[in-house]
Amino acid sequence: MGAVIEVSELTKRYGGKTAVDHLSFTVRPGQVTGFLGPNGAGKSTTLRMILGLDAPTTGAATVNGVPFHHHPRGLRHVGALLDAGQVHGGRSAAAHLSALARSNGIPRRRVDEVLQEVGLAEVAKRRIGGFSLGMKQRLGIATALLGDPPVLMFDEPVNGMDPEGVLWVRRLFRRLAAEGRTVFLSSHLMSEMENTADQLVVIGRGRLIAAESVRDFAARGTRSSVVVGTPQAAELAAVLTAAGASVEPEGSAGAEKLAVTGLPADRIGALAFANGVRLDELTTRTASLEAAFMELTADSVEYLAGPR
Ligand SMILES: Nc1ncnc2c1ncn2[C@@H]1O[C@H](COP(=O)(O)OP(=O)(O)OP(=O)(O)O)[C@@H](O)[C@H]1O
Repeated sequence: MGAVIEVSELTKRYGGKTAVDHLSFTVRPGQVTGFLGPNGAGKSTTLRMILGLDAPTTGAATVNGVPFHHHPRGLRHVGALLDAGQVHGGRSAAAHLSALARSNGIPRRRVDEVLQEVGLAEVAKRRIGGFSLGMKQRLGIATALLGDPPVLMFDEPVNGMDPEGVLWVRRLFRRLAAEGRTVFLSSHLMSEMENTADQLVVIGRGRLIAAESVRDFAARGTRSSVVVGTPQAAELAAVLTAAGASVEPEGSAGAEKLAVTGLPADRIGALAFANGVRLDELTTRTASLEAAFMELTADSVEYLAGPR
């Protein structure tokens, strides 16, 4: 039921600023694909171009081979949540969705179904202006689901949601993908994708950094290290350094440990044994997804905290 989103050499310049820079990737059905990048990386701009809300400077974006604005009755093809705050505050949730259903040729019963689905049925008659950000996000998700579309795109969907909301939305995305839809979610937080996405598209400063499975992405982190506990720390450090590893002391006085990079645990164990060094601990610490993300995007973070 899903459709492929294809972005090809997409570029967007605002004056002298290149927001999106020759970006190419594919988003496939039946999976949740996370769109990750630090703030200002160009995620929203890319989503807007896929939806035909911004024109690319060069390049193209298509949904099922066709530019989005060529799709009649848009909401039935692609459901999107871009900016939850952008709805008319004076209307009720039900009125807002009913108007959209009418203009997209969607049956009225879908309004009640989606309000139920996102947990807003009780407040359907209340003015949107009084909604919390989390409730507005739920309304945005209801809007995206209204046309029962094969393709769904969400820009930072969990912003402002409480932990229960975050869990709910994760389950929803997984279910939508399991139904065969194409689900594309943006976030600047790796932690949000870790439990939700199957595939990742990672960008920094408008350029592609990685497009691969979550598992492959995690394996890229070069910061895997081995933690070694030993009463002969200085001796072992010398042996490991001589064998080409980098060694950093860790732990507290009396319980010193070494964090070793550049040698696997079995080599460290063998070297310790051969040199008569007693080991109390030998633990491989694999780089987390977060670490891989920070490492790979470090050069492309636009706004760094503190002095540069
Ligand atoms: N209309 C615009 N005019 C000028 N510059 C813009 C415009 N829209 C976006 N930009 C710039 O393009 C870059 C990419 O912005 P974009 O909002 O797409 O990033 P993002 O990855 O979605 O970031 P965030 O996570 O902060 O929303 C930023 O440097 C931004 O300042």
